[in-house]
Amino acid sequence: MMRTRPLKVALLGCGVVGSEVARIMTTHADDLAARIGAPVELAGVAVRRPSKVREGIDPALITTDATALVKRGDIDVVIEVIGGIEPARTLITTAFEHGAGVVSANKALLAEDGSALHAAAEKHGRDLYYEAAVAGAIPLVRPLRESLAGDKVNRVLGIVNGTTNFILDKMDTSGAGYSEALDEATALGYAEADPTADVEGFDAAAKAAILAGIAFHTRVRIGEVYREGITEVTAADIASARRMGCTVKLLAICERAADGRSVTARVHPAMIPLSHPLASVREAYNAVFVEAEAAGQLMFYGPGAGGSPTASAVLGDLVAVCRNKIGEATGPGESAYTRLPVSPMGDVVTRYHISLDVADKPGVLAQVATVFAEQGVSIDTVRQQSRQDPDGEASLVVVTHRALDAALSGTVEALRKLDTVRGVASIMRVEGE
Ligand SMILES: NC(=O)C1=CN([C@@H]2O[C@H](COP(=O)(O)OP(=O)(O)OC[C@H]3O[C@@H](n4cnc5c(N)ncnc54)[C@H](OP(=O)(O)O)[C@@H]3O)[C@@H](O)[C@H]2O)C=CC1
Ligand SMILES: N[C@@H](CC=O)C(=O)O
Repeated sequence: MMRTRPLKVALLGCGVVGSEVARIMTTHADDLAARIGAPVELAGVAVRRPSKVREGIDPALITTDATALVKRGDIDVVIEVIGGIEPARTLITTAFEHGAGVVSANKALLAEDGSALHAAAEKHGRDLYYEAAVAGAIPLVRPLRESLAGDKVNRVLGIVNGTTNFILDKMDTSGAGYSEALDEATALGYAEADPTADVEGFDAAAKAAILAGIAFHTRVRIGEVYREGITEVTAADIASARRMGCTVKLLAICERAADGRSVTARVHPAMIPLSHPLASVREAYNAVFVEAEAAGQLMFYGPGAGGSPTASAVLGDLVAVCRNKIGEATGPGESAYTRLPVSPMGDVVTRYHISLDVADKPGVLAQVATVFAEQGVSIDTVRQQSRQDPDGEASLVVVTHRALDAALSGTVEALRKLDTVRGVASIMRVEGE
């Protein structure tokens, strides 16, 4: 039976995501009410610039005092889509104290302080839902947290940042320049308020921390995730990947160690074979593979960024939190966890593509090969291309077999000391084979 008293929702932030949340709440009001069992009412919208025109939103609802809004005492659900650490963190905990459940899309905050937020939610008996924080519209947090709770997840690998995938895709397929592609991604609402978070890999690292925590029933903070962005990926890297039958993607990879006693979490550009399903993930789409002991390999795919797709995930959470409110229950909350240590990047084992500028003279190949051998890094293929330039340099591309990341770092350090190695043009990991 439909409850007549509406559930009151405070919307904190009305930018790319928030404006779509407000629009869908209005246009789908009847559907949402039917699914929840009560009407939902937008009770206030907190923003920074009150004079900005916001289509479809009653100006009387707009406020710059987000704190007063969450402290009103009659708010059932707070949707936080401001982003960043503060004031978002204080607003969320204040919302719990004043009786509201919270839906957030804020991966930066959850990866920085997720445990404290969960503890605050639990202390006050409130819900904290954040499906939109990882991979936009793709249902991933709830399947990992609930559907796979009875299985053992060993690996999560995927593309979790739409902006960087959009940029790499444009550079690869249409030869667009890096800045031009970033501007387009920003105009389409994919990039963070500060796009450095996207291109330097911080956004993907936050998502990797959240995913590793949920998947392995542990806690991983963003600072524990190894991170490289895409700012140093060049057109030459992309061309070199093509020659190998690969493409370049920014990957997030979270793994449980074989003995189950530690985990690794990393974000970096990698070459993957064109035959791999991740290679065909285009534009701002995301795709995530989850490997679980009983389920086997699962793939989640869909739009990873943008106002409307992200709003879909936010509204799914809104329905869940509202249903819990009516049933006077709370959702699954944070499951019990064991704090597993996060191993350093040096312990990771993978393959490498190394591009060197070397002197084009007899014996160089042997010298380079000796360095790899001394560090215990086995070479798979070598391609040398004489440039016939006045400096007498050649390009040498070495692809290794699987090796310890620490051994590869040692190899590169030793190579840099050789007189005949004029420069290390690029180092990229090779994944997905
Ligand atoms: N864009 C996307 O594709 C996705 C975004 N997210 C996450 O969603 C969140 C929001 O992102 P997005 O909508 O893109 O960000 P925007 O920058 O577009 O919007 C932020 C909103 O917050 C408001 N705001 C900022 N500071 C304050 C403050 N102190 N008090 C009140 N309001 C404030 C802004 O007000 P004003 O309008 O006046 O400037 C704006 O309305 C972030 O956590 C982001 O990481 C998650 C998945 C995808
Ligand atoms: N900036 C993010 C938005 C979604 O999380 C991205 O590009 O993926």
